[in-house]
Amino acid sequence: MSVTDQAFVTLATDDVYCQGALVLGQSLRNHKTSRKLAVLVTPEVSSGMRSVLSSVFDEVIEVGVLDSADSVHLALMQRPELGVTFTKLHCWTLTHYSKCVFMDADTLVLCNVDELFDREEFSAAPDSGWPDCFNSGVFVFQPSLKTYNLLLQFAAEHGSFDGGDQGLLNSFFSSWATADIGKHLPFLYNLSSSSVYTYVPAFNHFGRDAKVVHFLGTTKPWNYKYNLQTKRVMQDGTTSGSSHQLSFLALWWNIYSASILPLLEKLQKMEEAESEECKQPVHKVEPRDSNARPSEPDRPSEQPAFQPAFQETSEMNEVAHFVSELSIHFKPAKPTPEDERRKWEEGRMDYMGKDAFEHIKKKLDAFLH
Ligand SMILES: O=c1ccn([C@@H]2O[C@H](COP(=O)(O)OP(=O)(O)O[C@H]3O[C@H](CO)[C@@H](O)[C@H](O)[C@H]3O)[C@@H](O)[C@H]2O)c(=O)[nH]1
Ligand SMILES: [Mn+2]
Repeated sequence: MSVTDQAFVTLATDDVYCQGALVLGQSLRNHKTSRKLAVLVTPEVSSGMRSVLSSVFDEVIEVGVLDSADSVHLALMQRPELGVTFTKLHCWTLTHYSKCVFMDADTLVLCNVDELFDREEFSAAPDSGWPDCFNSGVFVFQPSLKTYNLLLQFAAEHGSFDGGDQGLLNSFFSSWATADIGKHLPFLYNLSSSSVYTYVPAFNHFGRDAKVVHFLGTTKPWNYKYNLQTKRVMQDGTTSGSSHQLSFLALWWNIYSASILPLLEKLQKMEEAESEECKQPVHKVEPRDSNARPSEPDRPSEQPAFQPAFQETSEMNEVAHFVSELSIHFKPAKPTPEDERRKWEEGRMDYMGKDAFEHIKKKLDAFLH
């Protein structure tokens, strides 16, 4: 049975987070969801990546960037990059759906979770850091322009106590902690991979029933390296993790290498063929220097574009010369002419920068009058 007026929704504001969105979408497909899959993207997401997204998601929807620009509160979390998570609020505008489940791009489903649609707005699981707050990485909501506008108004008036969407949503849906236990999703629907080692006995006892893993925190699965032969995530000196955490990471990479990489390679071949015609530089997949020291995980840059790069191990297999180590590199790419054209045609405000709240308020006023 397919339910076409309900959807899982995620968000990616750049080509880096798209890698996570793709794995999440694929995990939902693998577990045969009967709901639609929608991804919100912002103008920065390249046209190549949009086409890859559209082979996994039913809908790729462009939205403008909403940024809290609240460096003071974000500094308390040591996550200056998360102001842009206000963009999540756009999910309430998807009124062609009657109900949705939002999932962060750094989550992964381990089984079919369609039963989440039995819940009402606003349902979410406790945050492992402050359990009287919900974590905003997985939540059930009902799209509504009225709610959307109220959220923008609330943001303009009160801001967010953590500078991100989670602080804002917790203040807005403030009765969550006490009003209705039916709106508390079990922690198993948003298992933060880091709490696995902070309460090991609980994980040993309940962990087998985990339904959604959330790679919350600064280091995301795409920042690791993966060994295709052993099917394990490679640890460098800076990486520590329990074996459970490592197996969740390996699962993410399994899906990435089996289902997402072929799509990216297809795109790359097409781009290369096109550039042969137009003689333009493109992203390349290249074997990396096998003697080079593994570097720090690359941080996304201003205009990131994906570059899956194969890295060969130093000990070559004598029988077959094959690629065994995989890591994702992001390097600044020149936007394609298509990207340029799109930005030009849109010619619209991106709600970024220090006047973010002013922009939000303007938008709100436009709606109200
Ligand atoms: O540059 C960015 C940053 C975030 N996102 C999206 O926003 C989500 C939230 O960001 P994430 O890096 O996953 O944050 P967390 O490490 O999970 O941190 C917490 O704090 C965030 C800010 O309040 C909340 O959005 C999260 O749900 C909460 O788990 C991501 O998954 C993406 O879908 C982007 O698309 N681009
Ligand atoms: Mn997250």
